[in-house]
Amino acid sequence: MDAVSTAPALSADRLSKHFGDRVAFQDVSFEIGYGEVFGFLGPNGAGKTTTVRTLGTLLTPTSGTASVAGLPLTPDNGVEIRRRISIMPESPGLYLRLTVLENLRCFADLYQVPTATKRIEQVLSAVHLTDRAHDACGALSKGLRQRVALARALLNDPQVLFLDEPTSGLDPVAARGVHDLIDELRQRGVTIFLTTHRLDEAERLCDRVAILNTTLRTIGRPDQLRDELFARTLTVRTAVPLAAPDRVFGSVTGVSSWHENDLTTYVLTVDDPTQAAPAVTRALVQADADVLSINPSHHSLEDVYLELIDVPAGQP
Ligand SMILES: Nc1ncnc2c1ncn2[C@@H]1O[C@H](COP(=O)(O)OP(=O)(O)OP(=O)(O)O)[C@@H](O)[C@H]1O
Repeated sequence: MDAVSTAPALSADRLSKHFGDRVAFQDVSFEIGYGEVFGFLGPNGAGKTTTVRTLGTLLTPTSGTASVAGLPLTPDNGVEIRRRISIMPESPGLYLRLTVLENLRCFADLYQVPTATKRIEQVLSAVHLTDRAHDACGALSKGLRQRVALARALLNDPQVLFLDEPTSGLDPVAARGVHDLIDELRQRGVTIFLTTHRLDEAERLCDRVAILNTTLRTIGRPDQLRDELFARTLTVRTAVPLAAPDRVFGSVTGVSSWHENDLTTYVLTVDDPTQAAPAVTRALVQADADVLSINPSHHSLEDVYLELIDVPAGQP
């Protein structure tokens, strides 16, 4: 195996970027494997774009080290790193008067893409835009322009693709189209570093996520973060209040505690919901309870995010 395949696709070790007195991000460390889709989440001003620009060699870090596509992030490696990566910025930056094809030819020239005609065909097909190749970019919807931008980012066949807010401003249907394309890229083994405000997007697409708010607040699989942050619970709803809930729940193995949410809703803290649920059901039946539902808790990535990001009161 060569150095590229054994080293992580991306790594940062106590990486920081300051603009004068302003700290854009501080002491950020992570490792991302080849083929991983990694979500980078955080509120406005958290430092996401600056991190992408730093890892993409457009800004020099203030301190710390990193490696990108198997190469140490140093000024000497800038050209080679840029050959191996691509950044799709938040705004597509296309020439609106030129056609899709002309735009791609132009950028293929700029990036000195070998066998450009064939590669353009491939990237157009990858983003399902072959039949729109001769349309002026200015005549395309925002969603289609975003796909052209993705095609442009794929021209150099990057090992690592940075997508900065790829669905910003897109309607749900257009956003779904971009999500499907990201899924297809993942299946081809492209490593994707995705910054997003959209937690549903991260939850759907990403193997792991990091939550940044100048410093890194957490990193892990969405389900792992949920489990770490929130106790597992079962919510039991009954038609009428239980006469003696303590007696019903107190003796069930695997239920460590319980409380009432309202007169007919009981929240049970459990070790393992799939083992506890049948035992709880049996206890309720034995107690002759009129059960309406027994549900395991569901915490979304949004719950994790809100728990970790200090949102000032009154702000959405
Ligand atoms: N070129 C620059 N000069 C000075 N300060 C900058 C520069 N670029 C970014 N910053 C500052 O660095 C901080 C992080 O900005 P950044 O754009 O990386 O955040 P972000 O998480 O991408 O935000 P958003 O979600 O709003 O795009 C902000 O305080 C921003 O004002």
